Amino acid sequence: MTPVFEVRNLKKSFGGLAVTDNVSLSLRPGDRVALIGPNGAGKTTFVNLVTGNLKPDAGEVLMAGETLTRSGPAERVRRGLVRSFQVTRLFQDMSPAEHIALAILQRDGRANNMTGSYLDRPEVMAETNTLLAALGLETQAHRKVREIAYGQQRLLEIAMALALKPKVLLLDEPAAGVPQSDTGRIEAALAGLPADLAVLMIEHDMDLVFRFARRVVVLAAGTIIFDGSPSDVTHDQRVREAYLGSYADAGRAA
Ligand SMILES: Nc1ncnc2c1ncn2[C@@H]1O[C@H](COP(=O)(O)OP(=O)(O)OP(=O)(O)O)[C@@H](O)[C@H]1O
Repeated sequence: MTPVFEVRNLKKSFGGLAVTDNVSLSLRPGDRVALIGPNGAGKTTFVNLVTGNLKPDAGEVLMAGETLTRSGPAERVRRGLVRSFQVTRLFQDMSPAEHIALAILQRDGRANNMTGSYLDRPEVMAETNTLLAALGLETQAHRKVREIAYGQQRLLEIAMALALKPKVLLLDEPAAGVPQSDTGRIEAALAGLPADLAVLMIEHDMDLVFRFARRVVVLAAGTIIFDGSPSDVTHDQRVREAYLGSYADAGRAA
């Protein structure tokens, strides 16, 4: 079966430093993969290469076997390769419902020729409500973003990404900055993602990684040093040396 998403031999250097050093990775529908690695390992650079925000020096990015290497970020989103939005890009005075409706209209290429409120469109509103309910945001639907909790803003990022109907979802530290009391909501949202969606999550919170991921990829100094099951990752000598030693030694993982 052709992977839904693949990178082949991706390379990127800044100055003399190889930040992405011949990285190859593929995802199949339904995959739940965590990408982990120490600070400075090159995770953010890798995501930017995948989304088209950075150009690689060499290598390929493919969706369903077709290259996207020379496509810009918008074309990649249109093809189903979606990165979750960032809280910093939300509009503070708009509501969650308005954000999601706008994402739906953008997906359908209708965002630029709207008159009146997009919430007046029954079919858009129905889809918006379904997404809000899926993420447990229905009671917050019409409040201003500035008035809702940070954890709920992060759930809104995921809802907006889902509104774009992704085939592959890149989640950049979905629980970062969320108080412990609210991480359960993020976990529930992740558990409820569509079964056939391929998900690649970057996350530092190892408890979340081990609960979410069925496969773990470890990046260190721009290279993949491990790609395998969560139960094996903590026993891998190179991973222990590079990153996980204290966590594994504490016996918290499988
Ligand atoms: N635009 C750039 N110009 C020069 N060096 C860069 C640039 N972007 C990243 N780097 C360097 O590349 C290396 C990897 O950075 P990157 O942000 O991709 O790592 P990361 O794994 O996401 O780290 P963190 O977990 O701390 O966010 C770092 O040494 C960083 O200083």
